[in-house]
Amino acid sequence: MSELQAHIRLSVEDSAKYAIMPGDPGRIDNIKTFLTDAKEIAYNRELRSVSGYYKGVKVLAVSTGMGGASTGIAVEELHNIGVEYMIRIGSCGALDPKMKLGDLLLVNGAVRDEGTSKAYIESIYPAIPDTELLINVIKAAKENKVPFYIGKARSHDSFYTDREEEIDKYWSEKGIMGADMETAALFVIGSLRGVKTASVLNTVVEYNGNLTDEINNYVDGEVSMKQGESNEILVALEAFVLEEKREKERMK
Ligand SMILES: O=P(O)(O)O[C@H]1O[C@H](CO)[C@@H](O)[C@H]1O
Ligand SMILES: O=c1cc[nH]c(=O)[nH]1
Repeated sequence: MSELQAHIRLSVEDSAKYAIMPGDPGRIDNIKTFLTDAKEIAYNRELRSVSGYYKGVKVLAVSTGMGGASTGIAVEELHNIGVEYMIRIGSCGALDPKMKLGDLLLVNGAVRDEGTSKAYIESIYPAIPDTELLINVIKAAKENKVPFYIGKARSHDSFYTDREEEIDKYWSEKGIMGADMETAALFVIGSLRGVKTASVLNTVVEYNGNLTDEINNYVDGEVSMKQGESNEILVALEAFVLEEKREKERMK
């Protein structure tokens, strides 16, 4: 589809094979520091887009905003312009007491406790990343010696119901490691559209930490969380480079 997409405001001419996708448009500033020839190409609503190169590989950085619904729109429109690989680089609340601020969660499956993915397909359909892309993400995390865990996340739609503590305790006891809002929609819509997806989450609230205080600290630039953010960007970009290498090997 060559037309201008209605929300991301990009068309095929702007496209790249790879997209790195934070929730927060502000996080694009940090991504830009990793790129050469970075160009702001669109900014509509919460969807800010930059194109650039990492180690010679063209990438788009596109923010999704908060929640499955706006993420779903971004995934669909990026797919329409030809993006084939999408890695979310988000923030999460820890549901596992081991996870410390700035630790990464490399998500190998998500609980679909949100509405967007259910609008597409029934809840028994799995929310899982692309296996090869997850392998690249894990390899990149190991090679770059960043602190990480591999595990499941719960994607949710609410932040401030009266039952948040109880809900977190329930999923924590079931072995779910982190909570975010977008991963399940990304995995499910990506799978249905044939897009290869992964999700890397930076811990910004520890289990039993104070949600409001810790997210405020992240926004104010607390060091370990900012380091986690830089680590997740590096891991995602390195995973794309590994994918390019794998593809070249396959073509030989
Ligand atoms: O920091 P991002 O990537 O937006 O991710 C997390 O932060 C937001 C809530 O504070 C939600 O979007 C949640 O998924
Ligand atoms: O519980 C939490 C904490 C941070 N971010 C989320 O999306 N959920």
